[in-house]
Amino acid sequence: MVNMSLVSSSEQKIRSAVLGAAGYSGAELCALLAANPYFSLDYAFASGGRTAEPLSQLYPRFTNAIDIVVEPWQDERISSLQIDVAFLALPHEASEAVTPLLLAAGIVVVDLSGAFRLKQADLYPKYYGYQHQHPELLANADYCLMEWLSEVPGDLISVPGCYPTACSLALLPLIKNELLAEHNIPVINATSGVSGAGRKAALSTSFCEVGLNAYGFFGHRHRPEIEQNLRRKVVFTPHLGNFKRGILATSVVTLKAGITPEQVKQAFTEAYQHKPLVRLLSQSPNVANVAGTPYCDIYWQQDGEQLVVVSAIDNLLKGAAAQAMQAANVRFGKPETAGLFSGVVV
Ligand SMILES: NC(=O)C1=CN([C@@H]2O[C@H](COP(=O)(O)OP(=O)(O)OC[C@H]3O[C@@H](n4cnc5c(N)ncnc54)[C@H](OP(=O)(O)O)[C@@H]3O)[C@@H](O)[C@H]2O)C=CC1
Ligand SMILES: CC(=O)N[C@@H](CCC(=O)OP(=O)(O)O)C(=O)O
Repeated sequence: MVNMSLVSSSEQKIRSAVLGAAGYSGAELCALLAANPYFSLDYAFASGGRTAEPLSQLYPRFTNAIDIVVEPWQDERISSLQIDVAFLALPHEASEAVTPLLLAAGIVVVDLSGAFRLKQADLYPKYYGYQHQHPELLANADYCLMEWLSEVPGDLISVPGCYPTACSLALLPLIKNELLAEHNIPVINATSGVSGAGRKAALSTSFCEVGLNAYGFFGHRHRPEIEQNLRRKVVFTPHLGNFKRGILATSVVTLKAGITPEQVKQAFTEAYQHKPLVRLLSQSPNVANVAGTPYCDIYWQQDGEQLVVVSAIDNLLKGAAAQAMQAANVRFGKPETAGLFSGVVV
């Protein structure tokens, strides 16, 4: 544990901008950056159609806590920005368009959208509904599922999707240890709170409409991302639940014959014993216990060859802003969890 008062006040801070700061994940990023002793939050932007407005007016919970004005974005601003890193909490196509401009200006990009997550450009029309305009950047993008990252990322960081974070963290220990039956197709059912759909108004996410429903059968854009991570086909069915934030993912797999509970436990323990943001629980996770935190909680139950793994995250934090902050901390050589616990590093 590092006492933040020990961080030298003369140390040069890493200057940052958040694009999409008026949205849910962008606002969370502003809060994390404001609490991070190594970073300064220098600019916050919304779409070009807005007028400038304090973040605390858009989100009153930041009153007297975060003092930044959210300005309308124009690409022309890039040449005047004095920043080291830009966090993009934008729609996928907007991220894809602005990223090459920021990289050309020497600015590190941490992208929260899906624009650079898939390595195969030909998957974008089917799963995202558009043709990728910068396929040459896909190979250079570092996909930062942080607990499984083996190298310091480069200048284009792609932050994993919320559902893929929850279920990849749950299943990778089993897959890396080759515990799954050879032809097993994991079946993943995951429920997200409504903030997963962003702040914009829509009938399907309005208060009186949301109950509990499945959607995106076989064609959700997170399916190829999960399959890319696990190197295995999956059946992934997302659900929308009537709570604000959090994802609960229940993954069902078949193990190879003879795999013991000790082998399963060892796989999870070895994967996460030195990873402070993954908690292996002895009871089933609850989104209420991770909402507002950067943790991923994991639990499993085995019955012979059948294994159920349950994982829970906050979609806006471990599933978006907190994982982006982790990645930026590592990219700039800072403690990985800086800023994630109200200014205390663990
Ligand atoms: N919500 C979630 O749980 C997660 C979201 N993500 C990803 O993060 C990104 C943002 O999601 P979320 O926070 O939910 O979205 P929101 O809809 O809440 O916010 C989007 C933000 O982007 C701004 N914006 C939209 N179009 C443009 C544009 N062309 N140029 C500049 N700014 C623009 C909006 O501005 P304005 O308000 O002015 O319209 C708004 O500030 C998405 O790519 C999403 O897939 C990733 C993981 C989880
Ligand atoms: C509840 C809800 O609508 N969730 C969104 C996923 C959240 C999100 O924004 O997706 P990324 O993690 O890819 O950025 C969806 O299903 O499209």
